[in-house]
Amino acid sequence: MRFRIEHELPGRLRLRLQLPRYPEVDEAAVEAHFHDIAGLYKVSFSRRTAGVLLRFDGRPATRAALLRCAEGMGPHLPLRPAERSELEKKRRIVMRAGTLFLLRPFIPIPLRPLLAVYGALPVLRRGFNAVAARRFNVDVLDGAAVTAAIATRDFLTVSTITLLLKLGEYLEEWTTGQSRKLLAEMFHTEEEFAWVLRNGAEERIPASEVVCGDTVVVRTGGLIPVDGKVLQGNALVNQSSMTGEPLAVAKRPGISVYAGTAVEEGELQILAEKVGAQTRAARVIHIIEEAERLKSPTQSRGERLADRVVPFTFGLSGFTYLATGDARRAASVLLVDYSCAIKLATPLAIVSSLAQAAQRRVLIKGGRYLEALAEADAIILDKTGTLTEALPEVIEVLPFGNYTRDFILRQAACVEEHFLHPVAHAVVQKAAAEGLSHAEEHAAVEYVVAHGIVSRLHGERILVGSRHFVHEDEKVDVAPADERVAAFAAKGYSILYVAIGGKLAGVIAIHDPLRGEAPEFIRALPGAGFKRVILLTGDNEATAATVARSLGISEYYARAFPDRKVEIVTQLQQQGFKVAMVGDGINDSPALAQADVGISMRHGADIAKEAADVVLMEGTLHDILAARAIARSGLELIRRNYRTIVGVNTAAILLAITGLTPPLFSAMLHNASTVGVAFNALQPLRRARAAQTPGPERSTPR
Ligand SMILES: Nc1ncnc2c1ncn2[C@@H]1O[C@H](COP(=O)(O)OP(=O)(O)OP(=O)(O)O)[C@@H](O)[C@H]1O
Ligand SMILES: [Zn+2]
Repeated sequence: MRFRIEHELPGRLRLRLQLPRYPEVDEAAVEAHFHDIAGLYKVSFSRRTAGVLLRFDGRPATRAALLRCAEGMGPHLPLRPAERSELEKKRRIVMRAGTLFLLRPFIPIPLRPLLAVYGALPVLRRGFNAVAARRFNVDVLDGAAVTAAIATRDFLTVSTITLLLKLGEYLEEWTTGQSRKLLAEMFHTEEEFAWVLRNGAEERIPASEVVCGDTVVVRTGGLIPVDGKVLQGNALVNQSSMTGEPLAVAKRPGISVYAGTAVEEGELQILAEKVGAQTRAARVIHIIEEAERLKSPTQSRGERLADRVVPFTFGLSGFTYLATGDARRAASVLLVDYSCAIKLATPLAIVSSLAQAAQRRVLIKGGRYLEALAEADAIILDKTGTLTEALPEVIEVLPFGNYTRDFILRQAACVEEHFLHPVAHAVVQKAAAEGLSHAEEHAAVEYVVAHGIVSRLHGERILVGSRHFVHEDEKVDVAPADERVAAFAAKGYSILYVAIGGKLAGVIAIHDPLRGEAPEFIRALPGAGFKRVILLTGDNEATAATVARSLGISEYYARAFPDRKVEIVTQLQQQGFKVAMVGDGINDSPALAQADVGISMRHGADIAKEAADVVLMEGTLHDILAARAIARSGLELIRRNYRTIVGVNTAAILLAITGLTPPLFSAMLHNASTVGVAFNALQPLRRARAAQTPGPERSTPR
């Protein structure tokens, strides 16, 4: 857990935990974490500030132990048991304020000011707190406006402002909740698998069936399904989804690993300590929080602008007062403000666009990527698994030397079975279809990304991989196969070489058909605003050329290793393009991360989904264009909202300065326009819900 020391006196430490979102965290559990430390007198954790206050005996050793303890806290803190939801609370508040407002005419006149002021107390308190913290924001403005209204004894205005503000808050909570629900639902239909060691053998089981105490095996490209400790092995683990830190962390026995992080390289055996729902809930929450945190540039600009407008409004109000000596006019100006509308409407538009995309089974990991997706003008497409079916097929297995065909297929399947590469899948499927399961346990298997696989068989090295890997890197003579391979390549097949003990032992020809929708998708790209369309593949030149030609793509790069893929993305970016990269493999994940927006396919390797900013949950390419359309209309909506807000409020300010409109009118106009644009911002969400309602609940078993 990352934290900082906020304040320190002898025997007293105040830490600030860097939690993604505080209110959900269980206070008692956090405090219990420190309980066993000798020398600690008292610990208290505040959910609201994420602060931990520690009182202890003041000894340096105790202090060090406390800090170590804070450090050792996992990023998944236990969540508190569900309370009455925030939404329900807000709803009650609005209902109460609304009822009071409606009953107003029946309330005895002397009581009205009291009730109005009482209702406005939270607004005043927030404004006061903001001033105390020297934050000059919309809370201050709201507070000042209410104060001004009270000062001019305009209590109807006080009640109106309060009611409208509360309604705005409720609306905000409601959308966030709705979008979260949609996003969370989507996660629950995604099945994940894990390899566990049981009775000395590895078994593939649904990740939800892993129990505490299981030993889970995760290899290159895999996602760690549990929280736990490393028992055996070494690996570089990408924890960016957890910590935001892009560099991979080295893990060795005894070190903790967390669910949802990905193994970049290596192999780990992990003792499962937290499994299933525990980690899953935390992960879903985390992903959704990330989505809210990763603001789009337009949104950030809007918010900065909104903040800068606040002092200006104040100035204008003061100026009006000085010029006219009319307090009502000044208050009237104060009551107009752009910032709440911008701050409310923009995130609503973004979150509801994310939800609309989620409803189409496209996961967009944040507003930033929504905007990048809308603005990309170059698109790079990986071949295997992206433009082609995720399920390629073995066409032929040719043995060389003294080996039999079945022996080669069985051995290749045996070393390939743990990897998610499409060719690996094809080989394993073929062996299974022919009943060639393997009896013996093989030695450790190593995946050389974008090359192939190395293992040992009866004391000899067995290699399965590309020509580059087997021939150029490992110096195996593959000439005996050349004639047959040339014939396969002409048909657009991909070739795997198998070598045992330094000698060519077999060749496997794999046909990887194009996705049915690929030609139509490629044709639609220029019309959708992509100026460059590039095919990028680790496969050989001949196969790449065949595919590019059949799709009408003129720009392609073959035999591109992961670094080269990143380079190509970077070059395009240097030429001023905004790059969208679509990929599915481990080999694509660095490029996915480098691109302005990385898009991963459903059947992709876990690490690719992890590195990507957009994940297609249903693997058809058309979803990319659908998501782009959603992104574009979402941003268009934001811009339209800006124009409305600026137009309406500027007019309102002018009217207020000239004294044509009383404060009540300003308050109504300003707040009504805020609620109006917020409602408008929810359009995408309403569309998503409308699309969802017909038919029974979605649970696409795939
Ligand atoms: N698991 C594997 N088993 C055997 N060979 C592999 C494996 N992974 C990769 N290779 C070999 O390395 C080559 C390059 O792999 P890489 O994953 O970079 O690209 P690719 O899947 O061919 O194409 P693309 O980049 O379009 O996804 C493959 O064509 C294949 O020959
Ligand atoms: Zn190499």
